Amino acid sequence: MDIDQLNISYGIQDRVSFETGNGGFPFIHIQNQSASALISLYGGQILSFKPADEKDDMLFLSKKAIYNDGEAIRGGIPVCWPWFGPDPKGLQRPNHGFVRNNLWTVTATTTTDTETKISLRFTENHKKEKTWKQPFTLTLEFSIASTLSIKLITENTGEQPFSITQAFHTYFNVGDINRVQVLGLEGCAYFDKLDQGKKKMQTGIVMIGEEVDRIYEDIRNHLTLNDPTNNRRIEIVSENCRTGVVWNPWQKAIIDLDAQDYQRFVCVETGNIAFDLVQVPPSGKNSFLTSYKILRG
Ligand SMILES: O=P(O)(O)OC[C@H]1O[C@H](O)[C@H](O)[C@@H](O)[C@@H]1O
Repeated sequence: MDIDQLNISYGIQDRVSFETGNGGFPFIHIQNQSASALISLYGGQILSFKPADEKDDMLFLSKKAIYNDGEAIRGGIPVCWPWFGPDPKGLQRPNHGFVRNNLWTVTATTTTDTETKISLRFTENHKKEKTWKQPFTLTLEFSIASTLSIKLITENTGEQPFSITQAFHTYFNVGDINRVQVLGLEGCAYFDKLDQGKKKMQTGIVMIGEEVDRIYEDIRNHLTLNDPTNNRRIEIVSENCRTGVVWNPWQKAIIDLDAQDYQRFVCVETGNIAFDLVQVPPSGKNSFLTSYKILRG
């Protein structure tokens, strides 16, 4: 993608600019009076979001993240689509689908002084033969303001129905994992991926003192991530997301994470996952949305 052309077509003075980022991938820098952000066109992935009055980024991005065609960037908000987790057909296709591992295109940028909107698109032409036979168009809409919000719209442009799972795989930057609390999942059933997928019940608030990998069913549309070390909490509000995931790998070795990184992030993911399959009829649409707002204290 030609950076000069992207700047001519979609750059907005003092607000939106394109540059060649890590791995040679096009990055979008966004800056307005409310917040700043960085989005990679590879993966359609927001890598940084910082409200103007915040010292620390809301998002964790690994210093060891790999920026290579075909691999996923560790951090920010990867988009998992059209499946979450391993290839449901066992065809060795990538974990969490193929849109976090491919380039998206820009379709629109608009701004006011306090809110910038970016729209990206992904169509079925990308490496179609290896991935997915059904024609589709995906649209990803970012709103960068004091609140970050992201909407993913799936359109079935073919003549056969298809079903998907999907998620925003959000990596939150936290001060100390041992003090983090996730509120709003109390009373929800979850599948414990670390205990052969056994179904369990969340009795109190979620705290993390060991490896955690859970898929929560029938979540409420409002979760809170408490981060007392950074003296802040993040309100996570979603629409059309019936499933949530809480993941922290603890001390498990992961090639693109530093040994101590598990102390500095937690993934709280929202979408439609596992048994929460979404059917998209021919010419039909599905969309889900999540927004994130940092509150002090
Ligand atoms: O390493 P990745 O493919 O990005 O997956 C990272 C993690 O994503 C989700 O949170 C899953 O529930 C985990 O089982 C998985 O380990």
